Amino acid sequence: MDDLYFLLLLLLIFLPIILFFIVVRGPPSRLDLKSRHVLITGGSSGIGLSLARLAASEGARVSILARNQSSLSVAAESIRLSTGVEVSAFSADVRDYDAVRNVIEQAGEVDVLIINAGVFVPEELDKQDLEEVRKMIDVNLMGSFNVVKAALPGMKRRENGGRAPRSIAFMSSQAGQVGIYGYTAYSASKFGLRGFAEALQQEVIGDDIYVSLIFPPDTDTPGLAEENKRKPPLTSIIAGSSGSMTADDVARKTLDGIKASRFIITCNSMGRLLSIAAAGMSPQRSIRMALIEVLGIGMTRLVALFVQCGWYKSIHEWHAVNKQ
Ligand SMILES: NC(=O)C1=CN([C@@H]2O[C@H](COP(=O)(O)OP(=O)(O)OC[C@H]3O[C@@H](n4cnc5c(N)ncnc54)[C@H](OP(=O)(O)O)[C@@H]3O)[C@@H](O)[C@H]2O)C=CC1
Ligand SMILES: CCCCCCCCCCCCCCCC(=O)[C@@H](N)CO
Repeated sequence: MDDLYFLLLLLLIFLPIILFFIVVRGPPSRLDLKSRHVLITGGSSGIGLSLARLAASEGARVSILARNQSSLSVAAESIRLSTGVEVSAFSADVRDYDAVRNVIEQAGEVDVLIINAGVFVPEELDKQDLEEVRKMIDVNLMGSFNVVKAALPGMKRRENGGRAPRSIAFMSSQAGQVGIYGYTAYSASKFGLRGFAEALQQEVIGDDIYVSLIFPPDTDTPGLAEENKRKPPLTSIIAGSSGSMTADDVARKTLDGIKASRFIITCNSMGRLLSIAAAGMSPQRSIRMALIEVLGIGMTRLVALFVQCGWYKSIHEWHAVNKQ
């Protein structure tokens, strides 16, 4: 009888572990960037430029896409000087589907598509122009649809020696995991990318295409310098909770995550906590991360409540000082 209880106890302990290994399958074979075609939107500045330089230095064939022709040329020249690699530069506005389709036609089949072009203008909705709201949604969300839609048929094709796996990666933001004061439109556009990416992953898994979402904190780029000129102080305080990173560090994390086919790619320690608290129903291909999520989700929710409490305290204090 004792033996039976002992067996039952063992089963109770090991069954969840066995089930766990059945539901989390582990990542597919690693994606090697060497001589594969990486197309990066917004590749002429900031994170996109760092990504282009890093991918080129790892032996990828790199194409960059942005609007301004002269910044594209400057970017391509700076990559050539630092790596000796020639990248192809294409001018198009991601809001213009036909223009994007033309670029993809010229650039050729894409192995790794990095959707990074994005705009961000922080302001309280009450003050913000609807035109600016529309621009963020159009570039960050609709623009991403245009690029994926244009590249997908080529990415699914496997003749001409196309190799698996392939990757579609979206540059979101930690403001795409938690809403932040001053970012109503921006957060909405980046949260939108998450729904897009989760649904898309189900649609393209059969073609061995792996989808990723990258969640950087504030990152030192020309875009951030521009943004800082008009950031509401509360936005700086709240977004400051996660510190800041260099574009090169974000690019490194991004490419490492893409090579390991991670769905959620985090960039710093706050980002890792945030991603556990916000895991939701996202796919998880890393057995280690799945375990950490299962064990850590309750505690990180508690930490998240404390952090929120601190943010609301700052907001109330701000109102108390600025509204007499
Ligand atoms: N910097 C930060 O703090 C953070 C940034 N991110 C995200 O990372 C991405 C890159 O940001 P960052 O490097 O700071 O940006 P930058 O402003 O430094 O660069 C933006 C790039 O996107 C291009 N771009 C902008 N609008 C369009 C458009 N309509 N069509 C095509 N290309 C366009 C720009 O070129 P051009 O203007 O010539 O078109 C440029 O190459 C964005 O999606 C941003 O939301 C996420 C978290 C933090
Ligand atoms: C479990 C609890 C964890 C708590 C930590 C949460 C910290 C979140 C801070 C969010 C920072 C958002 C920065 C947005 C940067 C950005 O996208 C703009 N610069 C525009 O580009």
